[in-house]
Amino acid sequence: MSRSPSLASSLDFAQSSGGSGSEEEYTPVRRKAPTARKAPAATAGKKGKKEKAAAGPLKINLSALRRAQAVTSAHPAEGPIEDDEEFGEGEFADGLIGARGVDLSGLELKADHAARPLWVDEHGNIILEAFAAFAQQAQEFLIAIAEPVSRPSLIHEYKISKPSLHAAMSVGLETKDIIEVLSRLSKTPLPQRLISRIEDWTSSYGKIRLVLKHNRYHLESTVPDFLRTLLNDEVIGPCRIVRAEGEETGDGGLMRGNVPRRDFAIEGTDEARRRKEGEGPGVPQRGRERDDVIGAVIGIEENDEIDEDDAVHSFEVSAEKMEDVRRRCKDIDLPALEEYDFRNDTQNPNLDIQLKPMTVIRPYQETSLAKMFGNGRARSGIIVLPCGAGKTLVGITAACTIKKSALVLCTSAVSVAQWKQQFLHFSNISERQICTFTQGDKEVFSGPAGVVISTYSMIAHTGKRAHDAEKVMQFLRSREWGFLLLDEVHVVPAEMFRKCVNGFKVHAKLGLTATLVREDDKISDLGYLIGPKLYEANWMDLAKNGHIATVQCAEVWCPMTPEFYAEYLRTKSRKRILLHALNPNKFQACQYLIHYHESRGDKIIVFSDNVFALEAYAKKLGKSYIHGGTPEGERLRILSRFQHDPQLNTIFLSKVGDTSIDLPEATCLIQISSHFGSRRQEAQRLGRILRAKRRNDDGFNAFFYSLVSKDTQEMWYSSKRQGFLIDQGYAFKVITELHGLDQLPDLVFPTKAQQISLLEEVLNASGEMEETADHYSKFTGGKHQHKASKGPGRGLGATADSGVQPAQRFNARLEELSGGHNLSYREQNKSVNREMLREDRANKKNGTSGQGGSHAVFKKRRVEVSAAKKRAAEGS
Ligand SMILES: Nc1ncnc2c1ncn2[C@@H]1O[C@H](COP(=O)(O)OP(=O)(O)OP(=O)(O)O)[C@@H](O)[C@H]1O
Repeated sequence: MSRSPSLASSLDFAQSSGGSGSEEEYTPVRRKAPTARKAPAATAGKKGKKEKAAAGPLKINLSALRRAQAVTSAHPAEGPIEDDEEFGEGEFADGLIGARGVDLSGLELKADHAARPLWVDEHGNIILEAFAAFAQQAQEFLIAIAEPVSRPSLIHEYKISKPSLHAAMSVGLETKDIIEVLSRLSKTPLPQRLISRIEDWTSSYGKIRLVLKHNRYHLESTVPDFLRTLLNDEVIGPCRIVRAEGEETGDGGLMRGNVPRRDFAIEGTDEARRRKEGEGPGVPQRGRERDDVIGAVIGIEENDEIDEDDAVHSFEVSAEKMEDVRRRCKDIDLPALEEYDFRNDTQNPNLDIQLKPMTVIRPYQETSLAKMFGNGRARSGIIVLPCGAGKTLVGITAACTIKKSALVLCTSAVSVAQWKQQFLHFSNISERQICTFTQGDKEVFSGPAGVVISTYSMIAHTGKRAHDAEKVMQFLRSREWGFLLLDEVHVVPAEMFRKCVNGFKVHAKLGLTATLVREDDKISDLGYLIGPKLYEANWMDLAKNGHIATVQCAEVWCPMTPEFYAEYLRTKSRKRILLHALNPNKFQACQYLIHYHESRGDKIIVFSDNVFALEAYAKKLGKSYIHGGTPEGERLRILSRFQHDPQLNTIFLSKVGDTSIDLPEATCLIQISSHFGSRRQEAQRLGRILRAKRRNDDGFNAFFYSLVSKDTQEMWYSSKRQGFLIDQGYAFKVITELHGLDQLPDLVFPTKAQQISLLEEVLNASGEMEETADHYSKFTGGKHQHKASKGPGRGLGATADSGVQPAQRFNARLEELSGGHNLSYREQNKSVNREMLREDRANKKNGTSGQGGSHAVFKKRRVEVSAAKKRAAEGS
């Protein structure tokens, strides 16, 4: 059957009324008469550049547009924003017509182009006019077939790639649907090259399935030629297992034929509730009507009819070689589909688990799950939802839908405890059916089926295990798991992740994340280790609907004081980090913002990666603080007071609070020092206020401030860090002046002498103080931290079995660490660490080390600073 006609008929552009009026406000092209003609070539908002651009190809560079949007929007509450301070007209226009832009030259415009929302080039770059007619439907379609690159308010950028097309196929789209819908939505005829690519990239998808039957993996296909190709392949061929006659088991009816229609309801939906109440199926699920236009194509109800005649051919492959098989299948363009027909699995015992009647999943949670269960089976893949949007409940609902034994892996013992608590809260699972496997708890469930929650590091541990831990591991390895749930898939070191995914016999895998960015280049590995991205929510849509808080983001530029800046320019070592973190002007800005927001009734979290700075700020401003070395009791006491005590409205947190901290009371974040340019960390920190309890109050806004010392490396890292959030549609305002700061009572460091005294402290700080939180707590609170980390509910973040490795020093360029080059994670490299240690020792021997302030340059600098301080004191 074909799904296209319904879509085709519903997208009648010729009769549509055209784009909204706002289209003219963003005018990426200069339009002439609405007849077919060459695509226009100018986009710039400024006169001269427009003309210049008209001569050449149209290349739209959205990052410049985003930055321009970010700096030109006003922020009346906190201070003036200097329009165009960084982006003069020239730069703005240059950015739009940039080298990396989308080349639309030479394309004919359709006569009714104004009514169509997309620009598509031959490389698969797509620009969506988010204000145009059909933009909403186009968005839903694009999210299924392409990668969202950037989604600010007016123009969105997507990119079609091989994995994105495979993901589209995995949710039931067909090649001709993709081409036809894309063509209908595009303002220009689709370039032939792109059509060929789409045909080429999708031609072999879904032809091969990887199926787990009776604890054995099989590659299956209805086309014998494909299986022959695999058998003859140099990598896959040797992975085949041939068993003696009679040894082969039947397949229990799994994975036969084509895809059946979905005749069940996802737990927690209205449909499921109606079925349970005996009203029976047939009532449209939420969103079905909404999908009328494009949903028929990307939706879940129109799957192929079952063709029982399709004979399935298969051969068994070694379970130990699964990763090689998966990777090779991907490399030779025969990606192996992994789907689990859980309802027909009679081999694995059912788990009696369902959502409690009071649990209602939200529309976007339902949509994401529909992508997973759309054809009645569980597709393996990744669901991307913003921080605080309720990924936990999505995972729990998936487990309740599959109703087989489930293994849940998360990053820390704290998360393990939270997952267990949420399972018990949202579902009817009993205590004896759910257990945790951490350093502190080594339980297994009783009964034939259950849920086990553990950490990646517990599972991936390769050293000798204690007897009881080994017993649990044997239990986990010996059985088939219906469902493997992988939390925070983007953070786990790749090798650890591999061990976890490959070490178990699993039918369906679901990865959950908020930020599909990693600091290594292993992001594409997730595609074959878990499966394609099934769904990615739009942060702004969720904020608009009140599911996450609306956040005002601002970067506050704090000029360095002359003394700090002079020192900063002289210093080449990591001491620079302390200098820009403890810049007295930043100190004062922080004090001002705390004062301002506390008086508004906000609850504030101040983040600092550098623990020396964290302690210095918190002590000076008289606030409570938590870092890796804070004892558990103290931590819980502070957090509880923050939640309930109106006298405690501000806490300082080191990076141990980036994740696994659920404080819905928090409404304001101030970041004073951060880990280079990590986009992921920035998003996770923002996530702490996205769940603000007051998010649905009338006119409520949460606030996110990044304090940046002006003209230092912080500015570069700050803009790097914002990349991910800007791509999600957040605009960062730049605040260069905080009105009334100088009238603040008890302003810290008001005199030059006090500022110089602070500078002296900074210069006297030992080398360890320059390190970020984990490093620092290793030196100062490390032992403490390990002691405090026994059992669930321990320290906030890096714990003995947290999966978040204790940080170590390693060698890399800062831009790589920062998330530049699209990286946001790098694995530890022991040999580099050793090399650095040797370097350190050699430096010490030669007297060239800056560590411990023993270097001659520092001694000299301190003498100078003392003299300056003396002069200032005499002067005052
Ligand atoms: N459908 C729902 N009904 C009621 N509460 C919900 C629902 N979905 C999520 N929540 C609540 O929203 C809060 C945030 O959910 P959760 O902790 O799962 O977010 P998350 O996406 O995992 O965030 P992070 O990535 O920051 O860990 C929790 O308190 C959770 O109970």
